[in-house]
Amino acid sequence: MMESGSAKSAETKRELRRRLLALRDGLSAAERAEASRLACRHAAEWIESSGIRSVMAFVSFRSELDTSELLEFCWARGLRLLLPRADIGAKRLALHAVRSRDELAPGAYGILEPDPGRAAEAPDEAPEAVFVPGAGFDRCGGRIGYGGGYYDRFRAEARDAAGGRWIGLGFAAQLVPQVPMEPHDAALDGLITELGLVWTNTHPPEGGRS
Ligand SMILES: Nc1nc2c(c(=O)[nH]1)N(C=O)[C@@H](CNc1ccc(C(=O)N[C@@H](CCC(=O)O)C(=O)O)cc1)CN2
Ligand SMILES: Nc1ncnc2c1ncn2[C@@H]1O[C@H](COP(=O)(O)OP(=O)(O)OP(=O)(O)O)[C@@H](O)[C@H]1O
Repeated sequence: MMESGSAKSAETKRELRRRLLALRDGLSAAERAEASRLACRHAAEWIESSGIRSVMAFVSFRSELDTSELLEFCWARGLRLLLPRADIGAKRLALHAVRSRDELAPGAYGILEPDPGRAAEAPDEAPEAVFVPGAGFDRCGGRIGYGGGYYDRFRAEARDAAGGRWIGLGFAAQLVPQVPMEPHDAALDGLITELGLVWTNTHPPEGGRS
């Protein structure tokens, strides 16, 4: 399906997603493990230095950056850790406060998710930091995911504290010059890779979000 007659040489969002997922799958397990450790360390350092007490993160699947060390850091420091459960029918995320790995169980898409019998849902809670997965990112807050629109919908519900930061978490290899953004796509405030944290400047956190 052609998305636009004016950009026939431009890669469509779907092609970009496919290419970036293949690229991520092509990183070796050792490369991914090492980069994941480094990125989680950068994330932990930022959390510590900013005094943040409540964090929304994700449990990795497929070849995503492995967040295990970030989750362990949150639990070890007694931070409030919120993890999403995907409602496939509504394409929405529900947040649950998770206190240990024992409170996870295989859920939507085979992803480890909060077990609703053990981890209480936190329907009105606004995390101070939201770590976001993705297939690809750019330096201006652009992000492309699996195409479900889960995170865009979630952000449109404004489930973040005033000034809460939305930070992509991925490999440096997932950085592209520009992710094509549509009106519903929410820009990220920052991006953490194995190389460190970079803030994006197109959408300052106190400014308006589209
Ligand atoms: N770790 C993690 N958890 C997450 C996300 C994520 O990206 N990473 N999500 C972020 O949103 C949500 C899950 N989103 C997903 C959306 C689609 C598919 C999926 O398998 N899609 C099919 C293609 C379907 C189609 O053809 O349109 C596939 O890839 O085979 C998987 C997860 C919620 N939890
Ligand atoms: N706030 C919203 N309200 C309703 N529909 C939305 C909203 N945001 C996105 N969508 C729809 O979701 C679909 C997928 O969006 P998009 O391709 O941006 O997903 P993605 O960011 O790659 O996926 P994900 O967030 O699940 O990783 C689109 O069809 C879009 O119209």
